[in-house]
Amino acid sequence: MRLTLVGAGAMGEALLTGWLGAGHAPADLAVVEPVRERADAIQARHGVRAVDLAEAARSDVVVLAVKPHQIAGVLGELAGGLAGAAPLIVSIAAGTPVAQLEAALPEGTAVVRVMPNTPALVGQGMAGIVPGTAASADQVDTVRGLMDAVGRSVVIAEKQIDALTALSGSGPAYLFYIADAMIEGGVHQGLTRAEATELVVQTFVGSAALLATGTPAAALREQVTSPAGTTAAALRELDERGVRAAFLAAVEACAERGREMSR
Ligand SMILES: NC(=O)C1=CN([C@@H]2O[C@H](COP(=O)(O)OP(=O)(O)OC[C@H]3O[C@@H](n4cnc5c(N)ncnc54)[C@H](O)[C@@H]3O)[C@@H](O)[C@H]2O)C=CC1
Ligand SMILES: O=C(O)[C@@H]1CCC=N1
Repeated sequence: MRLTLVGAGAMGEALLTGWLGAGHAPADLAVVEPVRERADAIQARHGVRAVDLAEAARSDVVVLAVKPHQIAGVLGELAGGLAGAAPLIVSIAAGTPVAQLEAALPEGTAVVRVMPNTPALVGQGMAGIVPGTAASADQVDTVRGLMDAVGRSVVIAEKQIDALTALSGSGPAYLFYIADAMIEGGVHQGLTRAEATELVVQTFVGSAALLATGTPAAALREQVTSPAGTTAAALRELDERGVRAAFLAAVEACAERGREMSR
């Protein structure tokens, strides 16, 4: 399968790295990236070819990983090159509905909308997949295969994608934000930054592994919280400072921004 990634930025490169790590051959992957230094760096790091959109149109799968406001321009240019070629078009752009993608492409073009996340870079991604109206079951399976190669995926209805974005799409940033703040807290307590970083990173890795056993998050939190102990003192601060409410509001704001971008 020949796949061309259009837009080799943060998320595009994370997917590319994940696919190469999962065994996709560099010869089967290409990128369209107009920023010359970026394209050169991608070629040097990953050994994949840089091509133009006309050549991308002759791939089996085209993954659009440009910013949402750049999608319309890319689709317009790509549509012109699609005569005689019918690649599967995958878009990872936030807030860009299937109907908008399909309207910009020749009728009957197979489109799949995906919301991935950056842990795909290390094979631990989480992706939501929304099949377009002309995408066959085999084409949806192809996209699932691509996303499962770099983590896990779920097929969802488009009405759920803003909620999914607010958890798994943007979620890594919330966790990095917490990690960064915890490291700062450790430095305030007299640890070196390196010591605090090692402690926090392994605590995230271990806690994620525990969560992945399926034990509910609330039960895991209770197991750490000894009566009248240290954790209870910390969690009381978080509650008093409205951190739980802040997370509810953050998830809501993220989903609402996705809905706003879709309009
Ligand atoms: N960063 C993330 O964690 C996630 C991003 N996304 C989506 O992925 C898309 C890309 O986001 P980022 O990677 O964060 O942005 P980015 O700005 O890092 O990457 C965009 C890339 O597209 C390139 N580009 C611009 N115009 C182009 C064109 N006409 N043809 C080809 N390439 C072009 C840019 O030079 C840049 O390298 C967005 O639509 C975003 O909503 C989705 C899920 C997660
Ligand atoms: O911040 C954004 O808009 C993109 C979409 C999900 C994660 N990053």
